[in-house]
Amino acid sequence: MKNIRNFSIIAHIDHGKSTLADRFIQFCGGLEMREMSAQVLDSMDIEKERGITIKAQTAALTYKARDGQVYNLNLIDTPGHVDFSYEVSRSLSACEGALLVVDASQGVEAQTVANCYTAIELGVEVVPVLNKIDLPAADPDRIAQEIEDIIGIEAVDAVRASAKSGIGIEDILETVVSKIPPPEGNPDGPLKALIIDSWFDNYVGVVMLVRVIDGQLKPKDKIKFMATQAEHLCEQVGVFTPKSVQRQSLNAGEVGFVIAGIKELKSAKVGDTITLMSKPATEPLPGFKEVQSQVFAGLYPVESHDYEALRDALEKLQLNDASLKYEPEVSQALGFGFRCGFLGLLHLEIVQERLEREFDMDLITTAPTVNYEVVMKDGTVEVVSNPSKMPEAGKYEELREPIITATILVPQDYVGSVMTLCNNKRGVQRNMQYMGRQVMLTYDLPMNEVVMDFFDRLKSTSRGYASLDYEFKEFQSADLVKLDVLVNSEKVDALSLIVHRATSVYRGRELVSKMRELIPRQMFDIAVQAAIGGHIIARETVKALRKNVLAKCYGGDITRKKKLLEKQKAGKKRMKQVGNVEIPQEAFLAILQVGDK
Ligand SMILES: Nc1nc2c(ncn2[C@@H]2O[C@H](COP(=O)(O)OP(=O)(O)OP(=O)(O)O)[C@@H](O)[C@H]2O)c(=O)[nH]1
Repeated sequence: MKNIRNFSIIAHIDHGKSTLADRFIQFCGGLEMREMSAQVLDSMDIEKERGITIKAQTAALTYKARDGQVYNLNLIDTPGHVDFSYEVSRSLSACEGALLVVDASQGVEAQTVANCYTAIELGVEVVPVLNKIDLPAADPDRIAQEIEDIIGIEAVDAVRASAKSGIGIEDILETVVSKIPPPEGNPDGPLKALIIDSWFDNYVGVVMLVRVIDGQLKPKDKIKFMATQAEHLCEQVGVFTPKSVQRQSLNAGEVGFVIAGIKELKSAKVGDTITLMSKPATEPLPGFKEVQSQVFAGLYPVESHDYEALRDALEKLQLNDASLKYEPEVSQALGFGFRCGFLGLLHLEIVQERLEREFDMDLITTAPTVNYEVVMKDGTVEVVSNPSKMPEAGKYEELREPIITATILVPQDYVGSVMTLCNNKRGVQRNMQYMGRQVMLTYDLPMNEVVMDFFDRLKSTSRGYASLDYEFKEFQSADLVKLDVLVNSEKVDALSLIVHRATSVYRGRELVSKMRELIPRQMFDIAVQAAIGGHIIARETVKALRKNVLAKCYGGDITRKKKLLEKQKAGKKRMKQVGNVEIPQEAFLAILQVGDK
């Protein structure tokens, strides 16, 4: 065990984690040159395009160090986004060390700070690395100081590297060997293996990535999952180099995969502990948690006959994404669809995109919302995630909304505007700390304000410099009202929103005025109204269309005519007929474009 090093990389999105991981693989000869596709560790197509690591993956590397000894380095990849912080914490708890990779031209960001604190709490050795020193804007000395100021670990001697041009790669590996301690554990004790990640493979079923803490795991062992109590037969174990290579056993201190003929991802939950039936551990490893959906939205097929196809697609996606939740829902306006639960906004976007791209679905998505607790007159508490299902005012005693604690890291110059933004979003300041050139602001914010457009606003008011991390705090009583939208006097349930009373009238007005811009003119006047509890508070009219799109193509150019018709058809794709009015997707999300007062 003394020549094993288990480590992961903590880095903000785009600071170069994947590029660096690829360099390690290349340096340690895990893959032939021709097998190195652009970025090996991000395997999904969308990940490649967006450059975001969604699923943690790993590589077992063999490194001959300068001291002449051969080390087994297990690199555990972690997702870099706040939506996946639970997965990050599980990956980190499987490591003895973590490389903190910071872009030397950008500096430390809130997400990296949060993940570093998690690592430090878990007793993981954090080793700083300054990346991208090849960039002209790189200022490694200043960023090293910043790491010391903000995270409080020594960084003056941090390795200066460039993952892109291959500078400092061997130095980093040397630091991994010298600074990160080898794993500890009892090789002869009862098996305890932590599930770091799990995913569905079409050929072998569920694949689990595990870190063996104590004991040994071999094919043919009868295994038991301590949280779900499920029992299975271990079929295969092995490691990723990053190609999969079978092994005879996985031993204490090692990281590798386990295949046990499991058909459903639900039964192999991240954070669960695997033990042996014949010699079970008495206690599971700490830290297991059921992941909860934080953000909800309705997904509806544009064509109602695609409903079954959408259900199949969601089912298939869930095979590979246990954190995606969905249940059937009926909307008067949109027909049959699903209410889906997501870890966060990015997760929602990814799911939506995969449905459209991989399953070729045309979807209408309703504005994202959160869970509300409704305390009824008889004292019972109901959880409502769909605004149109909210009981009428007067039928309940109290409404509670989720509050998050947000940590924002921002350069001093933008503190004022970020504070104004937080106040507009009903934030309550909890702390403010100067850390070198940066300021760390802590705010309690209503989650429903954050899911709207908080992140985009934060980025624009700070010219992209502010970064955000958040976690759920509690449900809090709030003066909220339901805002309904009527199109030609008919209430469109899919457009209902929950808003704070203080901003409800303003938002109602702005919303209908935005919708007037977004709903295309049709052959008749369309009235768009906003109402609170039956009172109309705003009205706009989309004027009837007089012109025929073909009218201007007088004369004969048939190709031009076809093109126009086609354009019109394509534009129609993401529209939904509500009553006699066609409403485009953008109008369902119009609330996201409504600014603050
Ligand atoms: N100039 C320069 N660019 C780099 C360096 N390392 C990475 N990059 C570039 O920075 C961008 C982001 O790199 P990635 O490795 O994808 O970043 P990441 O941290 O893995 O990002 P996520 O997977 O989204 O978390 C890419 O365009 C890389 O080519 C470096 O040392 N120097």
